Amino acid sequence: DFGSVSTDPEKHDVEYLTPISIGTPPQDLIVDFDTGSSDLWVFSTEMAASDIKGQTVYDPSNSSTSQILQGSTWEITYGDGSSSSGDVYIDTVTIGNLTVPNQAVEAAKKVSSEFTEDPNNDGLLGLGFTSINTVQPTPQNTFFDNIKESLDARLFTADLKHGAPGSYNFGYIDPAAYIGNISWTPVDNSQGFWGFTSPGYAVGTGAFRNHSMTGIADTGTTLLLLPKSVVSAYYKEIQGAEYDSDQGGYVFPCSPTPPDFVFGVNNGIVTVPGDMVSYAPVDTANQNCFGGIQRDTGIGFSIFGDVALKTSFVVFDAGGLQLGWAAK
Ligand SMILES: N#Cc1c(N)n[nH]c1N1CCCC1
Repeated sequence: DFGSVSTDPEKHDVEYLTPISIGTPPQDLIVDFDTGSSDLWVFSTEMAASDIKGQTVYDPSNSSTSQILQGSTWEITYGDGSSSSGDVYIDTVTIGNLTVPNQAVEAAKKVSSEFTEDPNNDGLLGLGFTSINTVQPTPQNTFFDNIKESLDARLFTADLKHGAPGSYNFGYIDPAAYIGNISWTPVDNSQGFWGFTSPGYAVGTGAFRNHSMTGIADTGTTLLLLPKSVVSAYYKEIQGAEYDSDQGGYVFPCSPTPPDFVFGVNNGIVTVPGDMVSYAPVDTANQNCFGGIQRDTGIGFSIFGDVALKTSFVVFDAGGLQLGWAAK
């Protein structure tokens, strides 16, 4: 078995939103597929009306196949401080043409303002490892963990694009989706993430610098967050770039286009084109841009978020416990 679903970027590629269906008859919601977390939670009819501003909500009482998971609750806080919590139903969930009949669907009772203020996002679908699922007393499987035995290959691929629809494929590697070879690197899932270590980096056409960067491949984080020393080495090459504490990161003149950023994956490389490093203008005159590469200070590891992922075709291989990166 295998499947595919389209994923669309919000403005500035801040997040990628993907359609799923829950229940009988199917309730269609649009959620954020997040390889950096492992809960499938959705806005629901159990929330206060004041916390819902435009989102589509899951109504378990309108699904003939929903069953409450008695006594179970969940609560999650993300690295950016956003959070949500609620109770749990078992119901049928379909992504593309793939269906899990007994998927744990975490219905929100509360969400923080970041989620309320994001009208197009109806929830999250975690694609991290089940070990960090927050359901108590018994953690629940992710959609991928529930479906992976029935897939032709125990993997999914992320093909995120800059300002254009991309796709998540389950169970197969589409040879038409990438060019050249896939660079494979082993995954450390001991913290529940798709963790790996990049051997180093280069700035523009400069020499490759050996510098281990241990981090996670995280579709739920917008930017590429790297060690302070690597980030300052990169911005040193941009005339007028500076760390702006008001903006909370490096800012630089939107033109000329900044240099490419290259990072290693095993014996291959991934190139973030300079025009993808300019994340978004910080002023109405569009003179200065906020950088897509920023420090990973305080996190404890680097985060290869959408700025890194959208340059590549990325294979999340649970069978081989490895990540594959290819150009496209
Ligand atoms: N912060 C953060 C974060 C992350 N590292 N992965 N996914 C995240 N979020 C998903 C929804 C809000 C934040």
